Amino acid sequence: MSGSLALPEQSEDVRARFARIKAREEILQVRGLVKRVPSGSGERTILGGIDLVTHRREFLCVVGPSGCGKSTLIRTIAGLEEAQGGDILVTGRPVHGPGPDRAMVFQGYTLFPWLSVLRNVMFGLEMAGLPKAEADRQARQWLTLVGLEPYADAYPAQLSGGMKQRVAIARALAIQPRILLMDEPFSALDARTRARMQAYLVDIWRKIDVTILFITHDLDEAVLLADRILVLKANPGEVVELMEVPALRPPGGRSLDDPALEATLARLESLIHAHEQAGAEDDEPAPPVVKLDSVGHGVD
Ligand SMILES: Nc1ncnc2c1ncn2[C@@H]1O[C@H](COP(=O)(O)OP(=O)(O)OP(=O)(O)O)[C@@H](O)[C@H]1O
Repeated sequence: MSGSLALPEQSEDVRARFARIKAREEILQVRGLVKRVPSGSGERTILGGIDLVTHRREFLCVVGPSGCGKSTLIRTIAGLEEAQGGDILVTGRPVHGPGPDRAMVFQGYTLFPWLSVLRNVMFGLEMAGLPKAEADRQARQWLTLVGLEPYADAYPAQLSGGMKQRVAIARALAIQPRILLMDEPFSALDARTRARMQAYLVDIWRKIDVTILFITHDLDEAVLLADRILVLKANPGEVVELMEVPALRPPGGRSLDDPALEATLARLESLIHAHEQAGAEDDEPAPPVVKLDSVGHGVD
């Protein structure tokens, strides 16, 4: 990419890991995805032909400037919005609406406040036709996985923000989706809780067979979590780059002090900045800033 900082060369171990990922089954195929919405008397293109393939048990983050279509992309993959062009296939089957092969976790807490934690997790299982006793057993297993089995009888209002999101993750995973779609799931949490949730999520993901698509505004979060990072630009939303994060996952989790992650972050910032600049040139010019006579020179 012209003008953008390069990523460091991948180590043997990292290369081998990506080779293993790519040898796995393709779980999600997005081909030429186009999303248009009515705008004034015409139409506006939100997604201008997105191509993407993710492999089984991959962790993919999606980043890009505000309004580049991240949520639209993930909602269309979830089957909550229709596309105007292109195809989405999950394990080879075309997506024409929501299905149990995909589950979603949103930023806001979407638990049913009138149901206990256990009943929230049981909900999807019962909807899928499981007898109550079996739904109860499985829901408890998922709560154990997210460390919240002791809170099975609590109600959402009694839980902290991080705990609510853990229940939301347990509820989403309980139906055993092939893909977990996460739209800024931790952005309402404070920094410490967020860091803990990132660690939890990686831990859970390693234990089960699920592919994760995770939208975030936070580039630090993306480099700490992802195998690959899909970088989008806005107007229309298009793929700038699908970046392989050149780092493994050490037992204690990744650290932003890792030079490979520092370089990844620098490249992400430069790519996003370059496209924001390009987008800004199309916008109206900013009004000139008038300097007040009473203000002296130098702000530093
Ligand atoms: N149904 C719709 N009708 C009109 N405009 C829409 C519709 N859905 C999305 N948009 C517009 O499409 C653009 C992309 O929206 P989207 O929420 O997908 O972006 P995003 O990258 O997730 O943004 P953010 O990071 O701010 O959450 C925005 O300008 C939004 O206003």
